[in-house]
Amino acid sequence: MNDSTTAAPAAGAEMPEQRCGLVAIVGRPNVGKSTLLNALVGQKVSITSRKAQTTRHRITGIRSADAAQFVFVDTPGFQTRHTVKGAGALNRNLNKTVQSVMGDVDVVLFVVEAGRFGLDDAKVLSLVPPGKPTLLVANKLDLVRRRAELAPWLKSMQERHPFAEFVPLAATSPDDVRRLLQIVQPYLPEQPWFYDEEALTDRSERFLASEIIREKLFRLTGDELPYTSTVVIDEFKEEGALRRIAATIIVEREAHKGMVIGDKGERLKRIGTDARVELERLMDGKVFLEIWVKVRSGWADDEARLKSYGYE
Ligand SMILES: Nc1nc2c(ncn2[C@@H]2O[C@H](COP(=O)(O)OP(=O)(O)OP(=O)(O)O)[C@@H](O)[C@H]2O)c(=O)[nH]1
Repeated sequence: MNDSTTAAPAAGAEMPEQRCGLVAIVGRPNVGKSTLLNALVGQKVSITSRKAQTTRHRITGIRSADAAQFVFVDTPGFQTRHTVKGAGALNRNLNKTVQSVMGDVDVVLFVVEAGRFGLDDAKVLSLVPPGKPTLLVANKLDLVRRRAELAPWLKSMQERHPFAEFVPLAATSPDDVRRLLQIVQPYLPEQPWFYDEEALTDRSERFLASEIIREKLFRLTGDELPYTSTVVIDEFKEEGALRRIAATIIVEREAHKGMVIGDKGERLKRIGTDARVELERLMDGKVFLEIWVKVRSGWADDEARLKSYGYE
């Protein structure tokens, strides 16, 4: 506390201490991380600029409630249903990134399906740095028929890892999600907020553009397309209210290129249209979007190239 503060609150006035901290949500695919993140943030992430605090992390969402600000950070590799197979350097880099993200956050939410703990869950848990406050979030509680059977399972989880808290819940229940925020709150350090109250995420528009195109790409190609396909933004220009964006989808094989382009170019057209519509909504202005598809084999094994695509 600074003694020279002139505008100190009147003696005896209750000033709630401000808390703010970084939270990582990790877990194997399909346990409900995205559902939980969206529920915790309260609405779909949108674009705002950062007020203070430089962070090297990508922020996926911010929730400011009562006296606390929860800053959720991205842990690449756990955000997608596309598992990394046969992508040597990409895999190694993701593991390194995930570990370094978890090393920096104040608290980790380790999400599993209530009553279940498999090898794939164990792999994720093994990446959590020792000593890091970690909460076990046992999600999809609504699907558990016999709640009584959960008690021995929770006990076994207690033996597996020194979890700070055990929170069985359904990410789909707003009451549960509110309770989770209350449980997480004391794990955030007492410090001023990093962001304006209205801020939802600080990801740059350029980065969001690549994420949205990527999302449409994977959504519209289903499971056919390997995870090693990526999106690079070649140009991002603001001309008044218009954004001019040129992007390249990079695939590993000629056959993948065909998948992306589709019959008579239909699929690529759809990816472009869907991405443009969402970007226009997010950026609140017109978007001119051009997408190319390129084959670059073996890129996922090329460390130098990975760096140039922003994976470090
Ligand atoms: N019944 C029930 N279903 C849930 C709950 N939370 C998530 N789901 C469902 O579980 C599925 C996976 O949820 P996601 O949020 O996409 O899971 P994720 O962990 O982000 O998945 P990846 O993107 O593959 O890592 C979806 O069909 C959700 O609707 C829950 O509390 N109860």
